[in-house]
Amino acid sequence: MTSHSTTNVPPAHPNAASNMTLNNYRFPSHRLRRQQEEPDRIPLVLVACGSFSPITYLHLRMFEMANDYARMNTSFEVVGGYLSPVSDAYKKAGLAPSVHRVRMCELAAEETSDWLMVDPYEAIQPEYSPTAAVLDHFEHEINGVLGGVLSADGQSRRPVKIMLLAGADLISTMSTPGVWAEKDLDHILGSFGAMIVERSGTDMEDALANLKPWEENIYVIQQMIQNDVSSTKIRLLLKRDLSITYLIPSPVIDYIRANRLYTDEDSKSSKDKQSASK
Ligand SMILES: Nc1ncnc2c1ncn2[C@@H]1O[C@H](COP(=O)(O)OP(=O)(O)OP(=O)(O)O)[C@@H](O)[C@H]1O
Ligand SMILES: NC(=O)c1ccc[n+]([C@@H]2O[C@H](COP(=O)(O)O)[C@@H](O)[C@H]2O)c1
Repeated sequence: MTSHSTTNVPPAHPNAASNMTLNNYRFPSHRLRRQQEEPDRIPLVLVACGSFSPITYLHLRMFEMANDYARMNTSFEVVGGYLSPVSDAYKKAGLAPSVHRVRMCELAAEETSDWLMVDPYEAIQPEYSPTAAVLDHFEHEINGVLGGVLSADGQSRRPVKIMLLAGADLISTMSTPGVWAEKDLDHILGSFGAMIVERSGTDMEDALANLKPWEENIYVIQQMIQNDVSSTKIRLLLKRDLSITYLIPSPVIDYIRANRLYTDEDSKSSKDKQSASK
């Protein structure tokens, strides 16, 4: 018994993020709000960097929680949200090829949200891009190329604040020696800032202990409804041939099944590919 057909995966639009390469890349801005609605707020774009192998409902929920948090507790107005899947060069265990991860993020964003976008820039690079460089890319595209957004009264253009959106486990790695360059930390947390969603298994106080110099730029978001889903657990369920329905968006489930991702054969073939390429 299955509640998902493997044949109803919609084809990607020719201009979709998942069809972009280094040769035809264009910064996606179709859902970026180009004019503010509220005059006294600072326009904000949220960028979540990660593996997204595969994307889960929690990855999507992070944006909703951050949007609520920004509206209720800060003077920011969220004008856009981007998922930035990491390049294959990251070589983390369980990382499906980037073309699939970008398409899964795109399906999730297009089918479940009216404001989230996927930027394939990082994913299509042959080299790994540190997160500081990814945020610089957003700064360049949104404030440099697009010139920020129009103010609510339409009389002036305003620069957009770019911020990293991440889970507490990611921020806790910032205190682990050797994982982040000191100058990158200062750039990310000093110049940009971060919204951090608490995650079970990570003590927020410990995670932030070494990040005191930047605490004014770090916004901590509590999950009112704890959701402990992770991509690792999804991959595990798939390997055991167990259902993942209601854990990740159904078009993503259809896509995984149609492309036979995260099966034992899939991991075997990627290991074979790795050893063949050595
Ligand atoms: N359940 C969760 N609660 C809070 N943050 C989360 C949760 N799942 C993912 N995140 C955050 O989403 C971002 C992208 O994470 P990533 O793609 O590495 O997901 P993951 O589920 O942690 O993956 P994996 O299980 O493969 O390590 C990270 O900042 C991570 O902290
Ligand atoms: N030095 C860095 O810029 C740095 C270090 C660790 C993780 N990251 C980023 O964090 C994200 C999540 O990484 P993990 O899936 O390993 O938790 C990825 O996008 C990765 O690029 C960046």
